[in-house]
Amino acid sequence: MTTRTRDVLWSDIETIYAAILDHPFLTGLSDGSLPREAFGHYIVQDALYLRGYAAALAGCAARAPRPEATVMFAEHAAGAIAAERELHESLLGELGVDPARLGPPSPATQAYVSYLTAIVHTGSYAEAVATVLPCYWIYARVGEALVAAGSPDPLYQAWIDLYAGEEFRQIVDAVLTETDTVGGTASPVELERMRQHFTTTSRYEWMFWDGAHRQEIWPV
Ligand SMILES: Cc1ncc(C[n+]2csc(CCO)c2C)c(N)n1
Repeated sequence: MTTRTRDVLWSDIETIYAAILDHPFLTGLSDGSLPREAFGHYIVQDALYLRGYAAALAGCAARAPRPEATVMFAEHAAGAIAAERELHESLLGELGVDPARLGPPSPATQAYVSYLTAIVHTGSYAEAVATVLPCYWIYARVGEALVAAGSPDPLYQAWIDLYAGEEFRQIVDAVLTETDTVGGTASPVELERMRQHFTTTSRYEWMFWDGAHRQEIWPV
């Protein structure tokens, strides 16, 4: 049996994923000890991130060589914008943030979105798919890992439920199938690039939570 591309990619990030599950942002989400201010920072940055991520998915849709993949990524791009609007309407209000005053992207948000944008526009389609994949896959795995214990904080519980749900799992499965398809015909050089991008954006996922936990702003 040939190795699926998804398994090659995931084996590269086992230690990054372990560090994510161990991060005080996620352990705090789980046991309720995460300060609301840190969660608020995360939600504001996520609203900014989702705009950039949606544009990156639209880039994947435009570059996809098969119409089914164009439809899939275009639907997910629309879904990311819908999620951003929902964040604005529900959580930001609850956290006391005025959606008109989101402020600038933090260093982690800007770096992550810049990288997504660069690869989606300058890499191959297969590279673009590997670059956007951690956003889907790591969230699905985190949702799965956190849902059993749940959270005593209803706001944090709602966040966990969003990513642990069946609907989200199906979205992620479709992107994993696309990853195996494009990875299956990639040259060794292209596969190596896919692995590098996948690892890089997985690191950005860790940094995104870490930046929120520290409520990081620009130092100068
Ligand atoms: C930093 C950050 N990374 C991943 C997600 C999760 N996510 C956002 S859009 C999308 C796919 C299209 O619906 C997924 C999985 C997030 N919210 N914020």
